[in-house]
Amino acid sequence: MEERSTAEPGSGPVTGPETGPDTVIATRALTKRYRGGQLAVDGLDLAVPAGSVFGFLGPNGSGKTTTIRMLMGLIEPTSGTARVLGQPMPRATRTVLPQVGALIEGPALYGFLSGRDNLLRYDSADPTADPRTRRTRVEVALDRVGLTAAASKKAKAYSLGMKQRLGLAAALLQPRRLLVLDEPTNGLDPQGMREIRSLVRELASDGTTVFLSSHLLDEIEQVCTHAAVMAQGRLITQGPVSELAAGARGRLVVTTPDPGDAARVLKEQGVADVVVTEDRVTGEPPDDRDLAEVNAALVSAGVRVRGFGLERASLEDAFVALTGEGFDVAG
Ligand SMILES: Nc1ncnc2c1ncn2[C@@H]1O[C@H](COP(=O)(O)OP(=O)(O)OP(=O)(O)O)[C@@H](O)[C@H]1O
Repeated sequence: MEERSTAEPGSGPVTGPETGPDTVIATRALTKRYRGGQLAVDGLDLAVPAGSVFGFLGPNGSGKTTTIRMLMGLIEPTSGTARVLGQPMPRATRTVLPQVGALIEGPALYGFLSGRDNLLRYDSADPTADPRTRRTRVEVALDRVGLTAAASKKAKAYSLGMKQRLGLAAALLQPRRLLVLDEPTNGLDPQGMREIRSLVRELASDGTTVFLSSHLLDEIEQVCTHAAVMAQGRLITQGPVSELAAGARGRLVVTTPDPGDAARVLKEQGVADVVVTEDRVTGEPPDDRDLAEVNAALVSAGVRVRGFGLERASLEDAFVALTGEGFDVAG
């Protein structure tokens, strides 16, 4: 099926890369080949609009961390360019990074210090931070991530979720135009994931652009306004999450007390990948047939149809349609 063929890099069905004052991150043909020869990022054109919660989605090893490292000026690209907050990276690292809060590969914390003392230490390491307002800044940051009650506990006694929240608090000590979070919910239990996700939504609601990487499709659907999908170092597509999902066709869903007969008729009508679960029969709608005809065929074959419709496509459907592969959700 031609829908399942791999798209050219950067030629997703939605919007192409744009640059301008409203683009917080913009890359052009950004490429990284590691010394061992591994092509980790291949010709990436990324455009992250200001004010978005931008999900950078891809299975493990697809090049997300490598891209983030280049964006933050931690490693040099092999070729191509990256602009963050309008400035070229890594050249402008020193002016850009103070405006960016980053949480990459888990926060570096001192376990023997309390959560509060860790933040005081972070703040004092920042030469631009006024020592007279340090305590207030730290208390506000603790409050923001919901750690005030646990602020005196040693960080080593924190759960992983609390450590991530403390890392976020450190990133929030100064007002930021951009937050970059690399797999912020990785390793967390469902409760910890919920906490971080709602925190991200809250942070975004005051206008901060959030760029977060994840290998979890449902996380991106729940939290992000925009997304870019990576596979094997290449950009598969990018754009508003609602449009990405809409780019894929939804599945046909028939509810019936006669699922066996319904499945047979649907196959005859050209419906592919027919799956029966109790009284629900689903499948890929045929390209060359009006769905009204498919419904009529069911009815005239004596199938009692209780429900007939298209289920909204998910980002996962879009990913499968674009790459021809299933998305390894467990990562
Ligand atoms: N320092 C390095 N030297 C050589 N190869 C590397 C290095 N770092 C990463 N790679 C390789 O580059 C590719 C992309 O890795 P990267 O860590 O960017 O992916 P990722 O999408 O962030 O995945 P993960 O979520 O597992 O970190 C992988 O094949 C990886 O093995």
